[in-house]
Amino acid sequence: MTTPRLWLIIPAAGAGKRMNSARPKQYLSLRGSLILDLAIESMSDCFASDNTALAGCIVAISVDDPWWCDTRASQNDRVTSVTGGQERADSVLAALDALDGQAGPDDWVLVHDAARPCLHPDDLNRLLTELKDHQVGGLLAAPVTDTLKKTAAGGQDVLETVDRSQLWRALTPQMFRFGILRCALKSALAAGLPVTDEASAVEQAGYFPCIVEGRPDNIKITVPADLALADFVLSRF
Ligand SMILES: Nc1ccn([C@@H]2O[C@H](COP(=O)(O)OP(=O)(O)OP(=O)(O)O)[C@@H](O)[C@H]2O)c(=O)n1
Ligand SMILES: C[C@](O)(CO)[C@H](O)COP(=O)(O)O
Repeated sequence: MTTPRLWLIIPAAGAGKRMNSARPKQYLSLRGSLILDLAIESMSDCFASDNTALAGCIVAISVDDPWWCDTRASQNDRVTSVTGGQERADSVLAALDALDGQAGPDDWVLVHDAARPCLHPDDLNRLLTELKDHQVGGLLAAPVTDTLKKTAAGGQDVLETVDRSQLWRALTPQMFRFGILRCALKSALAAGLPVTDEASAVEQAGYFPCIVEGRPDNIKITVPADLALADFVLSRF
């Protein structure tokens, strides 16, 4: 049996509307680097010269992206770009489709948000180690530690307190077998099902992704306040 190769997919085609910034958040600067570069370089162990498992890295960027050419990643010969889609899931599927004919069904695909520069190498290595023999794959996730309240849609009156004992916050990277992920994502999108992460498509296909506990500081840069938090987190790596 051939050794499964490893493909990285970086969804980076979002508009970053919630950041309300002059350019998409993945192209904002943090500690002197572009957030997209920090997110890709957080996976540097995968790019290590002795890591022969890495087959390639595909970054999904928007069709009118003028910033990609200014990134360090665009100068890396192991990184290629594809045009992303309307939603995150469309961008990930575009990258998967670009691997058609290159990736084998049992190859691993790691999907990591360009908006997550705070991935700690220990979490990446734990994900790779714990899932290396898994037949489907899984994701980094952090336990919910706050009390959770539920309101009516658009309302502010608390309807109930939600039991958090079995709840997790999904993070990235999410790591799945290429064949399973591509088929699951195509099916979910074709059915118009809500897919905000790779695991939800795989779940809808009837599989049970495996959770690997990750650090809660692997934050997704989403709103302006996240920038200072990410700067602090990275200062402590
Ligand atoms: N059509 C899209 C939408 C999002 N993403 C990427 O998916 C990641 C996580 O998505 P999110 O935080 O929702 O980013 P945006 O969609 O850009 O944010 P917003 O909803 O505030 O516009 C980001 O790296 C973003 O660039 C993508 O590749 N293609
Ligand atoms: C994939 C993800 O990072 C998991 O938490 C998250 O869902 C992506 O952000 P979005 O706002 O849902 O697109």
